[in-house]
Amino acid sequence: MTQCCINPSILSADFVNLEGELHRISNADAVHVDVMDNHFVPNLTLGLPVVQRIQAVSPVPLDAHLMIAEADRWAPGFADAGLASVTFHAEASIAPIKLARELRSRGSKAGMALRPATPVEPYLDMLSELDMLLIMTVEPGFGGQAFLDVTLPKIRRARAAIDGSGIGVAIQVDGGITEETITRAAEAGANIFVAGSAVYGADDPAAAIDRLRNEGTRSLRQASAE
Ligand SMILES: O=C(CO)[C@H](O)[C@H](O)COP(=O)(O)O
Repeated sequence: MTQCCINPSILSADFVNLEGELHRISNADAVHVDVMDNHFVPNLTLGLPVVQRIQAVSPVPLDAHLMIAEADRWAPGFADAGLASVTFHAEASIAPIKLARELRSRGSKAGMALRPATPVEPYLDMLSELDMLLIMTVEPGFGGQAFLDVTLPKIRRARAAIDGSGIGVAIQVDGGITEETITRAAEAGANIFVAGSAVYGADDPAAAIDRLRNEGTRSLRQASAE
């Protein structure tokens, strides 16, 4: 059975007190840092200097999700900063294989993200170049949106291709993950779950992470037994 990871998104955290917010999720597997440039998505968050400060004080590794244009130009700098994993969008990259290799050669895990409407099939041949495939389960740009069930068949097709080829690529889902939707995403084949509102909207974020992990693990166990 693949391991269930819960990566809270700091998009829903209190940006004025980020260090304190990071310590409220110290039982997470990684912290998901949403970098938005107001070009690739209609929202603006933070850039590399702030990400570096987050990395310096975070009790858990960083999982950067770059929702930025010109990924080939900007993503390598995030790997140079020593982040555990750097995910770029396929739609924002001219040469995704080259970029994934570059991220890995600079010491980061390489992730590639797909918008809800982007098919996975054109990228199946390059999955071995990745450590993680991020399938967006909402339109990227904002937290607090509802999970798009229409993305479930894509998750299933990606999982079938990965299992069929024997490569060890994780499938991350991001957007609308709750204790209810995590079950459907895990049964479809995802194993890394990004949750913003469900974690930071809870009175006790650490307890919310534990509940999501229990639910995700239970669903993954059930899926592998079927
Ligand atoms: O990438 C994102 C938006 O583009 C966020 O990570 C995502 O939406 C998480 O927030 P929530 O769990 O509230 O949906």
